Amino acid sequence: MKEKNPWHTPVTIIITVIGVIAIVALVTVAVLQNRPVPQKYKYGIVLDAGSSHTALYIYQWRAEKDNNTGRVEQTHSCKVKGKGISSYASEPWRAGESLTLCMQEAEKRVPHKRHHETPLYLGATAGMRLLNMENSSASDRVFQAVERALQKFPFSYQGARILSGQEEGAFGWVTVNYLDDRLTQGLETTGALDLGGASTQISFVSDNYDGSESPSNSVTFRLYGNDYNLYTHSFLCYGKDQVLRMALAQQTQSGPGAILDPCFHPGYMETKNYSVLYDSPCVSDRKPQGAPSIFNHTGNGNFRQCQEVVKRVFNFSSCKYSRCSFNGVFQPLLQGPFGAFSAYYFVMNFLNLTDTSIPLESVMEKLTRYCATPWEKIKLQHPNVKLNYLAEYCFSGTYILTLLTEGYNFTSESYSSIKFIKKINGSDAGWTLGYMLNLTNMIPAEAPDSPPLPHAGYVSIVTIIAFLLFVLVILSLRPLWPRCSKQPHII
Ligand SMILES: Nc1ccn([C@@H]2O[C@H](COP(=O)(O)OP(=O)(O)OP(=O)(O)O)[C@@H](O)[C@H]2O)c(=O)n1
Ligand SMILES: [Ca+2]
Repeated sequence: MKEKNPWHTPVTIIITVIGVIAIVALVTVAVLQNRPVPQKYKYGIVLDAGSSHTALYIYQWRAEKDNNTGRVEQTHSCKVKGKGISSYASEPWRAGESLTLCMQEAEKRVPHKRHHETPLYLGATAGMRLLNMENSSASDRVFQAVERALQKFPFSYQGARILSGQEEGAFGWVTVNYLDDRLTQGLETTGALDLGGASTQISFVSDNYDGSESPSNSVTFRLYGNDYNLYTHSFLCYGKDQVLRMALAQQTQSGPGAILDPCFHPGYMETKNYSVLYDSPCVSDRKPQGAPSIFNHTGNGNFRQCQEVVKRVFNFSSCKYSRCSFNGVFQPLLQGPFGAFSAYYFVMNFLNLTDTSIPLESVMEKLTRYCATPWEKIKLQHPNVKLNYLAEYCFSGTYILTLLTEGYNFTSESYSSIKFIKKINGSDAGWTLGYMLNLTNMIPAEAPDSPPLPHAGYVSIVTIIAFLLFVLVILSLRPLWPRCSKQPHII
């Protein structure tokens, strides 16, 4: 008689099948239960309505990392054609219209399914601050037009408003330190230097500053379990376009009709309009009475003299605090490192001076040679740069160096702790990211709990337990098995 294999008895077959099904079921449940949500992203859009131009930024982050350690990154940016929204004071509808192309681009870039849940913010800075000071109803009309335009898009519109100088400085600092991963790690922070067209901000943490000396310059944060006492100040009218107006206004005082300007290249000559020059609250009180309507603006390209002109836009005469930067504004001892972005970067990058390991003295020598270069030669060397930008780099470079050294008190040594940056890890440096992180509560005050085990860990543990259970069941059923075939048969 042929021997029967005991593994093929109906009981063992059933046990084996049940066991296999149990393992498959347990592992499937474990995988599905703990599986990370399939790469689903959330989005946020911020419009930076600056004095000289508006830019749109799209940010994205993984949905399951909301409110946690998930990295928010910039996926797209769009530069709005034309000038800043404050320049449309007399035809506000055009301010709204100007945003259309970039908004249409955002509609395409953010997945359709996410449109309705994507928050959209517009923050305006110094250009609108100045317009609001000068003519608040004109600034209201610009905001109404912008609001109407933005509400036409399918995003979750969260409002348009003017940021205070403090917010602008503090959110720029948050952005830089967030992108550098300094906040989660509790590392020494980086100060932030932002230079715009109409205002400039300086923000840093200084160990010997507790915020009591000048409370209006103090912002406190608790981020990821660490307390920060930030010093920040925004100088309205000290953006580079407004400083250029102030410098020109000062030079017209010596005699209307013509300016021989050391901040412009030799051979530069333009006829300019007084009413355009003085059309800003930063200079309007200096408008000479009975002056002709135009003046000749001629360059003679001399860095040292240009520095003297620029120095005169700062007031160093009084300081009621222990120490000041300029215009009687308190500033604690500088503590680096610093990241300098926006126009600091545009200008220093153009001048090939972003390398701060070059000693400050050599930087000044290079700028001296650049300013002295004839305008015709400069134009030939840079045929693709817009002429109005090109004409101003000698002035702008001189202003940047003077602001840093005479204004903020950077020395030859501390100058090397500044990094001129545009992007950090793929996202632009600027206040927009910090603004969005704050409004979407994406930076927790306390350090988030990390999960006890990663996903793969859960799956392995459940698989091992299921396998052990299966072996246990098999072994416990052993007594029911038919006798082993190797035993001698007694017939
Ligand atoms: N390639 C470029 C781009 C811009 N600029 C100059 O940089 C300044 C604008 O800097 P930005 O940071 O864009 O200023 P806004 O945000 O528009 O101004 P604010 O922050 O003061 O509102 C302007 O003077 C502009 O002429 C430049 O010199 N080179
Ligand atoms: Ca700006």
